[in-house]
Amino acid sequence: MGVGIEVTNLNAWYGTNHTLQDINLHIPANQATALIGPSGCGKSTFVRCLNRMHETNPIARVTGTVKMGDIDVYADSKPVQIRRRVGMVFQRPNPFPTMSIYDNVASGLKLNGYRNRRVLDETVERSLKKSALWDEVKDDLKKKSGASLSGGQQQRLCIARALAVDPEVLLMDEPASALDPVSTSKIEDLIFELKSLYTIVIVTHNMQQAARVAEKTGFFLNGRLVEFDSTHKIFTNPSDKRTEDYITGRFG
Ligand SMILES: Nc1ncnc2c1ncn2[C@@H]1O[C@H](COP(=O)(O)OP(=O)(O)OP(=O)(O)O)[C@@H](O)[C@H]1O
Repeated sequence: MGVGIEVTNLNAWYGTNHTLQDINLHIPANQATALIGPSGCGKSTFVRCLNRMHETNPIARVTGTVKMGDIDVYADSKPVQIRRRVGMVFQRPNPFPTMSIYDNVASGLKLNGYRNRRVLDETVERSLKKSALWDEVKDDLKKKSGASLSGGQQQRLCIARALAVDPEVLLMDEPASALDPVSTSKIEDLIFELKSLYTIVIVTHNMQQAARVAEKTGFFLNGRLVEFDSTHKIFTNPSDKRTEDYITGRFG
């Protein structure tokens, strides 16, 4: 099951660039939350702060609190423990190119020491079913490499790989922006299915996509969260003039 995420006074820097400023929001469990805003406003940095990836950059710094369920992400746990609870999917599908489809999905479990063949088989099948890829690859699991799949299939493979370690949160940073419309619609259908099981945060430039998949939407501008509300409110009756200007295409 998913968990809620409580972000309090989050600030982030790259060197002297104060990239995120005083971000406060509550991301509800088992819903999809979309983050929108013009290029460079800090959306990717924000999601990278949720799973402690931001700090992997030597010039990066973070202050503030992120609570994921009962866990204080920065105080209570190591980055590697957090990344097990939080799956991440990036803009460009990044399967391990030389590994088979099966090994791509099983990689996280194997890294965590799982060796039992039956457990691995079951997890690979379950994860590929959840990511709506099973029917397309079930006969080639060990014969084909991850890199031999189409872009849309590779992205669903990456989603299966993220789900295999049983996370509570799924972060998706523009997961469909490199895909064709048919693959994009499959990813959107998938987000719809998956949110009953996971808390999903999706960065997107595509406002129709945000409106289609997300219950809540946050609008970022210049490192600040300008507005956070139900997606319906953001797109029909935003409280802030800057949100209205952005969603009506007057800037950005
Ligand atoms: N690795 C990095 N090193 C230094 N500065 C960075 C780095 N990554 C991002 N930044 C800076 O941080 C700010 C926010 O970038 P970020 O990628 O979070 O924005 P974004 O809203 O996700 O943009 P986009 O929609 O174009 O992906 C920008 O000013 C960017 O130049």
